[in-house]
Amino acid sequence: MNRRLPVADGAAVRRRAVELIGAHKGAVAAVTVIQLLAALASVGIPRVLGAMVDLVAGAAGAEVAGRLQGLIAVVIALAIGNAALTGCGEYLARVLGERVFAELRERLVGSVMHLPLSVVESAGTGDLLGRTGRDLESIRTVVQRGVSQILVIVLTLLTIVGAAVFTSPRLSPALILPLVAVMPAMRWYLRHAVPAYRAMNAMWAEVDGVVAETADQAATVDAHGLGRRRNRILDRAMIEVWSTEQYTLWLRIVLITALGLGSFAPVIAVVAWGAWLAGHGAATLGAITTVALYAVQLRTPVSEMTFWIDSLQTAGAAMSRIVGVELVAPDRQATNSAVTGRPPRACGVSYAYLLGHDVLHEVDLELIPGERLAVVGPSGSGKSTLGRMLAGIHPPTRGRVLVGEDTDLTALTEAALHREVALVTQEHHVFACSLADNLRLARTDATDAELERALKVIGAAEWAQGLSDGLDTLVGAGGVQLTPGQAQQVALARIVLMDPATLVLDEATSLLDPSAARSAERSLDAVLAGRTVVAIAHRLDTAVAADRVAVVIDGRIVELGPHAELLAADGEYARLWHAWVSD
Ligand SMILES: Nc1ncnc2c1ncn2[C@@H]1O[C@H](COP(=O)(O)OP(=O)(O)OP(=O)(O)O)[C@@H](O)[C@H]1O
Repeated sequence: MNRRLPVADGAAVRRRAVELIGAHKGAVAAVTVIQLLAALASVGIPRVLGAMVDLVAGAAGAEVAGRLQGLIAVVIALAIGNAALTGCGEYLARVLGERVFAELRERLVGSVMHLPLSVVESAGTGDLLGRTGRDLESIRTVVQRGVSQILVIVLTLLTIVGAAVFTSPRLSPALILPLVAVMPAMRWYLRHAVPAYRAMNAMWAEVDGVVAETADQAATVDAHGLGRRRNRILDRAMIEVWSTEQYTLWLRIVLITALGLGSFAPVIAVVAWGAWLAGHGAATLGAITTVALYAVQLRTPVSEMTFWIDSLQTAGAAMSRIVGVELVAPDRQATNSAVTGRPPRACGVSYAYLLGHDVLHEVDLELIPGERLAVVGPSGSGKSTLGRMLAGIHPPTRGRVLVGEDTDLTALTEAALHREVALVTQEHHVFACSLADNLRLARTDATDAELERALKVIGAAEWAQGLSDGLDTLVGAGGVQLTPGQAQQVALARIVLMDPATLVLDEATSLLDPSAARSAERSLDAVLAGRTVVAIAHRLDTAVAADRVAVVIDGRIVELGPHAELLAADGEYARLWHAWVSD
């Protein structure tokens, strides 16, 4: 089932934004002061130009020429001051933006890493990829450049309006009223934009999910001829994206038109109103020039505002999806760090991937320390799910998996859980980093000597020593490509480093070719020595070698005992065994 991750509401997004920016109060204050001084220098220029017009209109002669030169020098000084302050403010704002963005990204990665696995599985790849990719990217420009640009725009607008009122209270309404007139259109846009962008981002996440899933499962798609069907699913998602894109485009057009009018209208209004006032002797030529220049100066911030308001809405929608990841409740309260070294036991454990559809039904299972237990049963009967419960990957929906007297596996800290029980599967991802870092994923404080010992235990010391930089050799994408067998040995060396008392094996060697599988089994045997082992058995010869066999049918353990005993009992196990032998 696909349940999307939560989306934070406006209040939560604002709180997070204030928190992120509030952590840098000093830098924000410095940027504000510098940009305010730059805006004041900028509005000083029309004021001096107006004074020059009045000077020229009023008189002529050598004294006027001298005063004009003085005013020109002031204009030049203001222009240089404005440029220098703007550059300095921009630099500080960029540094601030980079810091805030890095913090936001780190926080998101932290939240993603702590998401319960069941939540990730049910949300699907697309939703998470969309939030960590496209959503984060659409916030990047706003955080890195937008915050300072918006600050500059707001300060410039306020300074210009203030300077216009100060220069001529009679003329300034012509500059202010057209701006007020576009407010309703802006409010309408703001009301509609965030939900529209949020829907659009979610639709893009759907597209990303279909593409990622199809690429991931390319072999299956190919084998079953599912290409056309996957294309149709993608087409349907793209049609939805197209219609949400069209709607947001329409919203943008309304905004651009309104703000376009808002940027032109003050210039026309100031000149027309100024001419009328001048005709009635109520305004000087210099004041009209100054306020008309202010109206022209307004055009840049107003048209830039169109871009940033739109980007803010996109970023707001993206931010609500990013903050939403933090709202996912943890599936466990890991507080207990005591290690018992005892095998886990399942007490009345039920599990449902989908609410109301249990795939395990009140399973009880007590492991005997040091035993090898094979779990067998038909495909889909719940063997892997039981294995994941016993390994503490998923908390049970009902019932408990305990170690020691009364400690839930899911109450253990990560380090303690790793010492109690670990799951070994067929997925052996080699991360793009050094061999040592790949191994230290299991235990960050392991010394080089301990890493070498772990490699030796699983029989990988020889090839590891042969690597050009030994443990420091880069492996995985962009580095030395390890064979599937070597990748498995790295995974097993991690288990040696974790040193869990119990191991749950689920198809640990099934993807390897027979010769690699034989060597992997030798490595595995070295890891299993001295531990309690639960082997999810897909081949029944595993069951023969085990101390006991648990037969799982429809989510219940229906038989439990040694191979010979169960065979003699002539029940479910005997039926499975005879079917397997005759294959
Ligand atoms: N992530 C999941 N989301 C929803 N249902 C799932 C998920 N994983 C497994 N199931 C369902 O739970 C049931 C038990 O699956 P499980 O993988 O535990 O069985 P299994 O006995 O290990 O099967 P196999 O031998 O084929 O691996 C099946 O009906 C399966 O379709």
